[in-house]
Amino acid sequence: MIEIKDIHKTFGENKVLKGISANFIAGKNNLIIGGSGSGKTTLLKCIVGLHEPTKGSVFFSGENFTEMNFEQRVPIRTHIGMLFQNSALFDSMTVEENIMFPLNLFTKQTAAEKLDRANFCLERVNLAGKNKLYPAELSGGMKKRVGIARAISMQPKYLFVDEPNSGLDPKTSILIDDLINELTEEYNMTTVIVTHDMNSVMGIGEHIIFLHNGEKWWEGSNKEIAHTDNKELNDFVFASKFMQAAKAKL
Ligand SMILES: Nc1ncnc2c1ncn2[C@@H]1O[C@H](COP(=O)(O)OP(=O)(O)OP(=O)(O)O)[C@@H](O)[C@H]1O
Repeated sequence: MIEIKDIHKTFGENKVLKGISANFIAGKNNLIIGGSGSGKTTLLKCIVGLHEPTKGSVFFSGENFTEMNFEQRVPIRTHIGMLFQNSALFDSMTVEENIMFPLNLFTKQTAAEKLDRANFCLERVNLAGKNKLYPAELSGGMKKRVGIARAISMQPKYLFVDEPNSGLDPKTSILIDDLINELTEEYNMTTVIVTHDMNSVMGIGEHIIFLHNGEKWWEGSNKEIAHTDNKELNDFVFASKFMQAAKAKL
């Protein structure tokens, strides 16, 4: 489990996060949703240590990550898998080299062991045999799947994903959501996903945190979201006519 307590983040005069506390549950998809500029990505970066919070603490399985120095954080970092926007693959590396990158960085595995693991991860994301392709030769959905394969290469306990569906067609988006969902359950990972995608919210939103102007405005599940009387959340989730019609049938 990941616990965040009273997270604040200020850039200059801009108070982006204003005291956010929440628990992210192991074995579940924990979604962070909210309008553009509400602070979702900033919160994700504060949790993984890409930003230092101005105030507040992040606990990974009870350990205070925020007060640790760089060296002390390394063991926790090895348990973190990340899939950030645009998949962030290295263009000059093949698919296989991209997946082995964290293994080269953090493990002492032999070349054969690393290759075995890369093959296993590729198979797991349905890309067996694509080892020698370069990112430029892949579709957007394939890039995401390679990103996921890399993110799980170290068998992480925690998985962080920023906008997994950006740039994907609806069908591929659902495949990616399903894959993240399956892996979360399979490895009992604490998965935290930043998303705008309402299909994801309704499909895999087991635990949802809604941010509004840098504050946690609502917390609950996709089953509860249709029945909330929180105006800002309703405006956000049911902005489109399609979603309004879907809500009427719930
Ligand atoms: N490194 C930074 N330096 C200064 N300001 C930043 C930085 N990162 C984010 N911000 C500011 O923080 C605010 C929130 O940005 P953030 O990217 O967290 O929002 P978001 O909810 O993820 O938005 P979107 O859905 O559009 O991606 C914005 O006003 C942005 O300008």
